[in-house]
Amino acid sequence: MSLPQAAAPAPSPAPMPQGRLEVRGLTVRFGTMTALDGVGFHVEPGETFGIAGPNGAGKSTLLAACTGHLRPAAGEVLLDGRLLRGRPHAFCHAGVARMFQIPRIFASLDVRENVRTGAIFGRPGATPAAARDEVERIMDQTGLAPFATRPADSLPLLARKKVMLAAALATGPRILFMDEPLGGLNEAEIEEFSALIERIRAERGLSVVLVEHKIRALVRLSGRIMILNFGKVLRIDRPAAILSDPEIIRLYLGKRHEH
Ligand SMILES: Nc1ncnc2c1ncn2[C@@H]1O[C@H](COP(=O)(O)OP(=O)(O)OP(=O)(O)O)[C@@H](O)[C@H]1O
Repeated sequence: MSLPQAAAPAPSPAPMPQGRLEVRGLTVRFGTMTALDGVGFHVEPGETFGIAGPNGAGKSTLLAACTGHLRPAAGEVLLDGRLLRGRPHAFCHAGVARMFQIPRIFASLDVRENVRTGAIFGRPGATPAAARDEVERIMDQTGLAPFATRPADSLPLLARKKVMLAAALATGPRILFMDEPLGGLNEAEIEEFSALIERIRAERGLSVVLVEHKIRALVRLSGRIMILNFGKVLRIDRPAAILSDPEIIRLYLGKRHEH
């Protein structure tokens, strides 16, 4: 006679994916001009999602609307199923960070203090010891530790970009929006900063949304690329498919962007 089987333990719920972005029907108007027109896409946890398109297509406007710097006329942005709304600090506390095109650092502060501002701004509930440890971890991760006490504005452009990246990471994001992070860098610096972005994404399991005119780097870094045109989604696809579409190359990437 077989013994009654013990009831199988109830399966524990699958862990919630972290850093999944969902953008639905996003529309932004400046007066009578529609800069974004019903834009929708999603970003998988840990994915680098590239955005390209001609000048004026709406790329920066999209980043501003996804990070709370612009209020859309319609549409919504969700992170891990939670609706994002309010001002930029509310987006930041919900796990959204943005790295700007032009270095925005506190010139009067040294490198470590700049990174610490991110931790203070982004994690108001963290204990001082936890915030300090995280700042030091990020300084190591970004290679800034040797420059910790240098005034931030005394550093060359690449190092200032690293300070900005480190300050953004110190806010504790699940998704990082980057607006042309490679702008102004030479070939060797593009290599170095691209590799750093990729390493940090992998190490932290971070989702990244990357607007970039340097198409070679964008293709190398991105899992998928969205082409925006006149405020609308033209195509979302794997880089290889985007690159093999002669119409996209001719019309939307163009000579000006082939760096
Ligand atoms: N604050 C604003 N007021 C009025 N119009 C704006 C404003 N910001 C952007 N625009 C307009 O919205 C459109 C989209 O601009 P946006 O800067 O988002 O494009 P972009 O794709 O980022 O361009 P670029 O590649 O040149 O940075 C453009 O026509 C631009 O002139």
